[in-house]
Amino acid sequence: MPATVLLHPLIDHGIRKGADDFVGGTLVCHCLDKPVKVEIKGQVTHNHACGCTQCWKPEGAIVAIVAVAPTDHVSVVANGDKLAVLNPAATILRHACKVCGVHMHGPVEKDHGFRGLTFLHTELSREEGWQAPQFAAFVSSVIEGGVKPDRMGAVRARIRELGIEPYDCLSPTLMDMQSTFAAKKSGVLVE
Ligand SMILES: N[C@@H](CCC(=O)N[C@@H](CS)C(=O)NCC(=O)O)C(=O)O
Ligand SMILES: [Zn+2]
Ligand SMILES: [Zn+2]
Repeated sequence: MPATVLLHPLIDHGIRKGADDFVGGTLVCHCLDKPVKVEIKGQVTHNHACGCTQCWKPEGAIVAIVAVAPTDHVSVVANGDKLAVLNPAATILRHACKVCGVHMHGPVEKDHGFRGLTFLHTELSREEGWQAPQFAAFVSSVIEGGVKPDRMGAVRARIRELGIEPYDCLSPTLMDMQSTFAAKKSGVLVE
């Protein structure tokens, strides 16, 4: 019998619903000494599982859980001197703790459909009520992270069993956002 597919500890036992009246919380890195803290005002949106190799995931997980919030709702409130941008050329400027490696916030600052949004991992907070993951993105990319190609049927089946849809890029809504931005920029789409 094939082994059970474990995706990420936050969803492996089922996806928990978020709370409609959720007011936000504080993300804390894994350092015991002087942890980096990032405060998020209000709820996140587009929370999802991401199979890409760039997003931070806990040890053993094959997908990350990542959401977005407006960048002006996100503030580093403690030990920000421990943060460094992993790849300044990337769309998502992933600020990671230099000591424990956890990615604390990833603003999009360049001219892009996601400009003004920050990517973040709600599992770093103790507060409960964050939006539940809504879909799985970049699922095929788990192969680049070490999953054998012949496991992909089982990986996608498990994602569907959890009640979310697997996509090999982003969700239709997020892909439409990017293409709308590009079409306006090129002049194809006039408002
Ligand atoms: N197949 C690549 C995909 C990387 C990728 O495109 N990641 C997506 C989802 S997070 C993205 O939007 N990346 C933009 C960025 O990393 O700045 C990998 O797994 O490394
Ligand atoms: Zn840390
Ligand atoms: Zn990703």
